[in-house]
Amino acid sequence: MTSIGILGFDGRMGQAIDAAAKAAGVGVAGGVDKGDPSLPELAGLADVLIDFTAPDALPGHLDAAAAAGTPIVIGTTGLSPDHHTLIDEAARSIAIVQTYNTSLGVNMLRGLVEEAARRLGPDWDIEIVEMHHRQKVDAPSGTALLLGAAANIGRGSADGQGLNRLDRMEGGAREEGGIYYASLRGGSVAGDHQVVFATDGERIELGHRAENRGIFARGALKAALWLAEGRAPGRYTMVDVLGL
Ligand SMILES: NC(=O)C1=CN([C@@H]2O[C@H](COP(=O)(O)OP(=O)(O)OC[C@H]3O[C@@H](n4cnc5c(N)ncnc54)[C@H](OP(=O)(O)O)[C@@H]3O)[C@@H](O)[C@H]2O)C=CC1
Ligand SMILES: O=C(O)C1=N[C@H](C(=O)O)C[C@H](O)C1
Repeated sequence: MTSIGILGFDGRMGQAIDAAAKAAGVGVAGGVDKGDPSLPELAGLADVLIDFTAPDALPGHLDAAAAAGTPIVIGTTGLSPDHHTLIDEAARSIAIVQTYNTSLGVNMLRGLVEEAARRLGPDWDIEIVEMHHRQKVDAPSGTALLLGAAANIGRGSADGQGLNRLDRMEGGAREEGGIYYASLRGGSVAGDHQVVFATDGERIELGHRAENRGIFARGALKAALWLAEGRAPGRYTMVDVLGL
C-alpha cells in the first residue's frame, strides 16, 4: 500500500488530505507541522510527501525530500521566483508535482481559458476575480495566477509564464494591457474563480466554484499516487497527472 507523508498536517488542507486518504484506503506514514524535528524521518518513511503549508517552509521540505529521494506534491501558493528556482533544482534528483490547484475542474477550466483567449484575440480584455475564506493570506490566489498564465499563453503574450506577477501587483500596480486581478476575502469560501472576457457590448465569463476542500485533497492524493507509480526525476503539473 502506498503511504503518504503530510506536511502541514494540522492545517485545513492537511486535515482534508488525511480524511481523503483514509476514505480512499491510502496509507498515512505521518504528518508534521512547523519546526517538527521528525521531518527527515517522515521523508524517509513515506513513499510520497504532500506539502500544503507556507512558502517559507518550502526550502526545508525540498531539502528533506531530496535527501531521502522521496517524490513530493507541492500545493502551497504564494511562491516567489526564487522558490520556483529551488523546485527546478530539486527536480533534477526527484520527481515533483507543483500546482496551484489540484482540482479536476480548475485544470479543465485552464484549458478552456487558454482556448478562449486564443480564439478571441486582442480586442477582448481579460479580468480575473477570485474569492476565498477570510484566513487566506496570499492574493491573488495561485489559481488566479495559473488562469492568467493560461490566458497569456492563449493570446501569445511574451509574459506567458504569468506566475511571477505577485511582486508586480504590490500597491495595485498593473501592467498596461495586462490581465487585471481582483481578490475578495470573507467567510468560509473554499475557492471561487471567474475569468471575464470583455469587449464592446458583450462579455464571456468562465468560472469554477469549489464547494469544499475535498476536491483539492482528492486531487493531491491522485498526484501522489501518480508519482508513486515511479516517475523519473523532473517537474510535473496536474496536466501530466490528469492526462489533459
Ligand atoms: N494547490 C491547491 O490546490 C491548494 C492550495 N492551497 C494552499 O495550501 C496552503 C495551505 O493552505 P491551508 O491548509 O488552508 O493553510 P493552513 O494555515 O490551514 O495550514 C498551513 C499548515 O502549514 C503549516 N506551516 C505553516 N508554516 C510552516 C512552516 N514554516 N513550516 C512547516 N509547516 C508550516 C502550519 O503549521 P502551524 O500551524 O504549526 O504553523 C499548518 O499546519 C496555502 O498556500 C494555500 O493557498 C490550499 C488549497 C488548495
Ligand atoms: O488557500 C486556499 O484555500 C486555496 N488556495 C489555492 C489558491 O491560492 O489558488 C487553491 C484554492 O483556490 C484554495
